[in-house]
Amino acid sequence: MESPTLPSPPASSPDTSVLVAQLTDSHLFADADSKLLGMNTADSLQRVIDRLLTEQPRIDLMLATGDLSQDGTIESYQRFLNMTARIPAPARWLPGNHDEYLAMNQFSAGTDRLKPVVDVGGWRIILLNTAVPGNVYGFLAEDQLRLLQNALQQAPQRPSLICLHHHPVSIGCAWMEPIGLRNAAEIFAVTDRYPQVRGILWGHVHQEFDQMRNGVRLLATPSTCVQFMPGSEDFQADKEAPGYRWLRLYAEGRLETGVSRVADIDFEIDYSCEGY
Ligand SMILES: Nc1ncnc2c1ncn2[C@@H]1O[C@@H]2COP(=O)(O)O[C@H]2[C@H]1O
Repeated sequence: MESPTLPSPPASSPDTSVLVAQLTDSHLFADADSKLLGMNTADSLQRVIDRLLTEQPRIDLMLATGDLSQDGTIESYQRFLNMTARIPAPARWLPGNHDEYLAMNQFSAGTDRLKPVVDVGGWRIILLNTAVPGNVYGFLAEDQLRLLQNALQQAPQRPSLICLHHHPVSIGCAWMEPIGLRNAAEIFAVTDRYPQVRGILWGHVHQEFDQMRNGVRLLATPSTCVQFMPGSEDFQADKEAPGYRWLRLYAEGRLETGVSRVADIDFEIDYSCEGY
């Protein structure tokens, strides 16, 4: 007997999302044995990358949001590149206050690594330089604000994520108030005019932060090395573990995100540590 014709299975919906991984504030040195507040920063970055690769079967883009280096040396950028080469995805870097932009730029010549706009899946990612040479605080120069405005104006149909190093809002640590983005009102004056902006993402604060402002997700991420204590009045390190942030970006504009920290790192915070 002839078997009945089976109905064809429903077409599976295409995967319209991309996975972005953020690594921030790795503070690498020319010397692989150097420590920050008692933590070997190359070792902790290695463990964070191990975890990232275990947890994320597909990564579409890796973002490094500043302070890749503690000493601004070419050797430290080479180390960051060598270590992150295990991540099978294109990468974009932006500078933080500890980075030497000229060294980063020279090191990245001929690559797309420092290009400030990248489209991935249905999204547009815009990376801004908030570093002010010789200072810990951040500021968005006129050219960066113009770049932001143009990148948003040119792709109104693309949900957008803006990345920078310095925090544009208070994160609740009094000692970090003066070292954030000094002209944050100017970035919000732009983003408030473009409804496709879905997120603003930064580093610098070495702790997790997740709030909404005018429909925009404001996100900060733990460092891949030592952490700072949330809610602290004065400088205070935290014993929380290093980590990374993943962001799943859906073409229709939805953003899912979370932080993952390494589980097996043991260290003593050493405030006498050189360089900090
Ligand atoms: N013991 C300390 N007291 C006050 N500030 C510090 C101390 N150690 C480091 N910092 C600063 O705190 C900043 C936090 O962000 P950065 O890692 O960019 O750079 C850090 C240093 O400039």
